Amino acid sequence: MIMIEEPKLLYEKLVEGVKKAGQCGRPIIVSITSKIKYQDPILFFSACKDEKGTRIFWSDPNQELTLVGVGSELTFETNGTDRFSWVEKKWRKSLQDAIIVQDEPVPGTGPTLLGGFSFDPLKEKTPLWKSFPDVKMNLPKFMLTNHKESSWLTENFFLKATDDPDLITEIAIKERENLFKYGGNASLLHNAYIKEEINPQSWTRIVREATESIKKNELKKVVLARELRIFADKPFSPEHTLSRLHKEQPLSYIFAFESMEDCFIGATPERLAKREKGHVLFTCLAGSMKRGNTAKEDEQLGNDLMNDPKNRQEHQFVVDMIGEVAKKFCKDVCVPDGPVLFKSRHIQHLFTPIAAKATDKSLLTIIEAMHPTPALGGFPKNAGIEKIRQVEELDRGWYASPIGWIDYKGNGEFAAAIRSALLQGSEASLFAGCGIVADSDELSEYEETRIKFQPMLSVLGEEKT
Ligand SMILES: C=C(O[C@@H]1C=C(C(=O)O)C=C[C@H]1O)C(=O)O
Ligand SMILES: [Mg+2]
Repeated sequence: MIMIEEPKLLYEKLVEGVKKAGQCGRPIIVSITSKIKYQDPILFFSACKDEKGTRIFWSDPNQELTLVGVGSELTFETNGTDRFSWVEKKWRKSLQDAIIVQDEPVPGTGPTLLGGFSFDPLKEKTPLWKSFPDVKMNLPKFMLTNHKESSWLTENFFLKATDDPDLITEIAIKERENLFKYGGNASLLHNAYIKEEINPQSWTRIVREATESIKKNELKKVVLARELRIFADKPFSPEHTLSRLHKEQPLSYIFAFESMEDCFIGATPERLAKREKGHVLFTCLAGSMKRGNTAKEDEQLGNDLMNDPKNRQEHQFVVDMIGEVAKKFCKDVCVPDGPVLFKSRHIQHLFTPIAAKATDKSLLTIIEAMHPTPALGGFPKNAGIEKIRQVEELDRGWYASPIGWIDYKGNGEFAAAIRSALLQGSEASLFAGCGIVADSDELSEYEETRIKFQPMLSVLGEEKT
């Protein structure tokens, strides 16, 4: 057993919460955070099998911060275009009069929402993403926060005036006991799958047509994606996939969002924005090249990428747009003169970090203004979204969209959900896209998407031949 706060304190706070809910005439959040012995986050995720369908996993590069949410005490979900401000208003309102107990104000502890958004609320929806609305942000029942080597457990209650503190205390104590019952390792069995590329020929044709529109100056850049569907011999395991991603993609954000029967999972290198204690960090990531087989070849390919005008142009649209958002919503914005290389196991990218100081503008306001950046949508923004809506033959759902978390103090981080897969039992859809500019060649872009599928294909199992 791990030490969590005294049942007496829990009971007192629940009594206080129920009373306050009565006074305010609406439900009240009570949130209690305790420091606990270090817990392995993937084991914790696996142990909470009973909460399958509500589990959320998030870790940042190098696993400085990991959040695992289980159960849902309060969920904000809706369809429609004003979802960012909608969720922000709901969250602020729910936090009014909240009773929050914590000793250390560590970012990502206390009441925290985890979740994400769809790419384009106006694109026609298909059954593929039926479990993922245009926004779904969840206040988990329990949340494990790991910050470097330390762990905290946050317990959330959304209390009504009619709730019974005795009963809720009793249930909470029982639930806690079950939380850390680790039953062996996640399944280590590999899946074998066959893969089906969805409309590859029409994708290359659409890319070629897009370059023609760009040459006619209808727009300057558009990111076009395609889908792979894979069929396996047994159901995919989110916990197994997470532990493989953790080993193979340590420099990426590793995420899993379960919703009903499905799980959207991946390892993205692309931060959108992070807000922590008055600082805001942005990442511009666009422009891609395969990795070399030897150190020398890899260095040569990296140099080629750094000096390639087409990739530099793809990248610059992103730096210009994110730089503008940063200047509009933050202060003391610092944009480096040029990009550096970001290398992961299968691919290398051009990378420009932007740092700024926060103003009173919230993280969600910033994310709304950014989405979609020219790394995921296009440039100009609206022309890019329109083009994708018209020509892309897939339902992006949450692919290439903001996913992440915000705590009650306004700290938080969102990344772009690329290098990802939607697991549906023993089937999965994978997505990959490329920034198309005037000089794009459709076969090279096709090859680029092939490489971008590798991080997920390699952790989901082996291809049956
Ligand atoms: C859209 C994706 O990746 C984006 C497109 C890139 C490019 O075209 O060079 C590079 C990184 C990402 O911003 C994807 O991986 O699906
Ligand atoms: Mg590219």
